Amino acid sequence: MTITIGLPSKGRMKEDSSAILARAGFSVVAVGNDRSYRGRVEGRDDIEIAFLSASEISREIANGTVDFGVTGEDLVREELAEADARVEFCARLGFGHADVVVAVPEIWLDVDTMADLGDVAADFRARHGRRLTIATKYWRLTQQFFSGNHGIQLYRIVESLGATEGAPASGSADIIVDITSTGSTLVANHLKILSDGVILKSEACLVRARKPEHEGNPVVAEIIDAVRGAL
Ligand SMILES: Nc1ncnc2c1ncn2[C@@H]1O[C@H](COP(=O)(O)OP(=O)(O)OP(=O)(O)O)[C@@H](O)[C@H]1O
Ligand SMILES: O=P(O)(O)OC[C@H]1O[C@H](OP(=O)(O)OP(=O)(O)O)[C@H](O)[C@@H]1O
Repeated sequence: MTITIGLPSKGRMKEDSSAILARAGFSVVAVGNDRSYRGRVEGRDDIEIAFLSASEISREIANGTVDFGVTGEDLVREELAEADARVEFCARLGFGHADVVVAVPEIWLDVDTMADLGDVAADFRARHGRRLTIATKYWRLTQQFFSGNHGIQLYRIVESLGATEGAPASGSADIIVDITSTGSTLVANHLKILSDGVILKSEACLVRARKPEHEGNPVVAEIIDAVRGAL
């Protein structure tokens, strides 16, 4: 059985992902030309590389078309319900750090916690004639956090595919759920993170799709051990 590893072919995780595999002793080379989406590991016929974007990798791990992938924990947990049952987070790789957070306008002086936000959401329709709206591309994480963890049910998610932090100022949503790393985009948009509003502290991970055929497969164990040993 050939083991397939999904590696970011572009974007912010590309260089670090290839570097960690190289340190683990797997030297990745493209098959064909530089623009090829397939690769291989020098000297290994039992490992294939699929070059994909970080978000595609989380999708392919979810549907089992790759065995392993290097991608952000946020993308995997957003893609998959019950992520821990379906995948194994084998190693946290120390790059691609980003926090998924709940942020509200700085001028909401009385709102500092999720409990405060729950009060706002409960009153929102009476005050404004509509539900509190949240701009995000993290639908699943937002619903789990608001409804599951905090019992907040009265809100509406509006999908945002870019410039999420601009939504409150433009009027397309009241608050946001998005990732932040330095925090400067939030500051520039006059938003503040709630004190208990960190949904997930994400970073790049080596992730394995849990498949029965991995049991006892020495190559699977070798990849996990080698990457852990390279950290
Ligand atoms: N400042 C940041 N902004 C966005 N993502 C970041 C940031 N820092 C780390 N990340 C992480 O990088 C990953 C997203 O990487 P990237 O944007 O390259 O992938 P992608 O979403 O697949 O790309 P694309 O949007 O081009 O398809 C996520 O796991 C995210 O948490
Ligand atoms: O906390 P900060 O360091 O300001 O980073 C956070 C911002 O960076 C990302 O956007 P980016 O402009 O990288 O584009 P993307 O959404 O297409 O990844 C992300 O969506 C946030 O908007």
